[in-house]
Amino acid sequence: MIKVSNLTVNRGNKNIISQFDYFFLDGQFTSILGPNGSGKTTLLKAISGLIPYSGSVQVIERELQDINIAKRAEYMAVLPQTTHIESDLTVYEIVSMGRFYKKQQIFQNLSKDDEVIITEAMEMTEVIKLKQRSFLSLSGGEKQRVLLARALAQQPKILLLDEPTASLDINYQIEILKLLKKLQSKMKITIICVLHDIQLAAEFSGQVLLLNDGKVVDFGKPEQVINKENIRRTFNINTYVYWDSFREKLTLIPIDKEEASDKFLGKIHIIAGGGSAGNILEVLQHKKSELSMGVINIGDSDWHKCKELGIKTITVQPYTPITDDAYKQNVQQISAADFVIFCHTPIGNGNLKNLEALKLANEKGKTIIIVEGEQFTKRDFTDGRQGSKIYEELTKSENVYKVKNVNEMFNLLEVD
Ligand SMILES: Nc1ncnc2c1ncn2[C@@H]1O[C@H](COP(=O)(O)OP(=O)(O)OP(=O)(O)O)[C@@H](O)[C@H]1O
Repeated sequence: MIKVSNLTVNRGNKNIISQFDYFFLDGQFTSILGPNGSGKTTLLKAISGLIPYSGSVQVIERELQDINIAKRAEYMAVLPQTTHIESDLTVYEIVSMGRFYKKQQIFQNLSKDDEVIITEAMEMTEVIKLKQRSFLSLSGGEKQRVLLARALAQQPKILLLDEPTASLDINYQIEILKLLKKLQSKMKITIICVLHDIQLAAEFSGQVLLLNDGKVVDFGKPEQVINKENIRRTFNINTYVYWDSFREKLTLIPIDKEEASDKFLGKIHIIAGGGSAGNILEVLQHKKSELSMGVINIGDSDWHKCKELGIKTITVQPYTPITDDAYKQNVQQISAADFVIFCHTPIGNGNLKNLEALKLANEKGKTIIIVEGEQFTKRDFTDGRQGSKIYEELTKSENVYKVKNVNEMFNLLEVD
């Protein structure tokens, strides 16, 4: 555990961190989030023992300042935001440095075990193929991964990282965060990581610490800490924050002031079921629109959501097929709508009439947005061939737009 008590850090004449108290529990992955200049790097440097501070930082139940550098390196590896390596060393040599804290002389006395550890670190960060390249010739993202490999070669129990994804493309950002999560979950390494991407922090870390002006705004599990109010207090920005049930991820959409304008999106009819519309309803509720849903079974989770949000529904009783009357009402509602959103839900004989209503709407030239969801391929039409045939025809129509999730749908609505 890293126990930080009453930590105060001054830089120049300025107080950056004041009276910070926090326990970083063993084996947890904590992300530190906050606006530029909020003190994240300063906090991380203090916890790494790289800058002077007052108060206390205890690692392995000892005061950090009393632990000598070699001993610290046995426990702790640090990946700083910027590293000034000017010497023309190879990638292999840089990563090997992770083993030298135990040696008297660098580049000598590497054991077979050291070699194995170095190779593993290079493999984990996918820099093994760059092994003989000059570090200085690498791209920013490649350098970042090599430095992470060097930190891993230390085999630390605590890994402190300052924006490790900063110069990485989105694939490597995800790869590195996956790797960190694996190190935490499989090897029980304590990870403290400054990040800028709130969504990635929510996805990969177990704890989030929100910092503003050198003070803790909130900390805890991502789903508790990352909410509209905390994000506004910390970053001074309005957002939609919701759980995307298709992607099974906490999702955050920033709203700039222009976007929050009073533009009326129109009358929107939604066909959904089994929770496939949950977040869409919430997001659309923030916009000016007139929503309706049908045909939906009473008791379905989307029906509950509509009740909660006061959205008009066309219903049938639980576990009963769509009646002719409900079908007619649905067709009427669709005719009155400016466009229809179909949140893909398994189609069986009981709700095939919803697809037929969509088919009719399409024939009348109505705009239809199909939100397939990431899980679409796993879902099926259980009515035999008819549902999938209608669906296939629909997707060929020029009035039908297919999107994967609410974000894509939202972009589409904004464009339109
Ligand atoms: N050596 C220093 N001397 C004076 N001021 C400093 C020093 N180091 C940092 N600061 C100031 O402390 C504040 C916090 O800086 P810090 O780098 O910790 O912020 P940060 O949250 O990591 O920002 P960013 O997201 O931009 O990296 C900033 O206003 C910065 O200018």
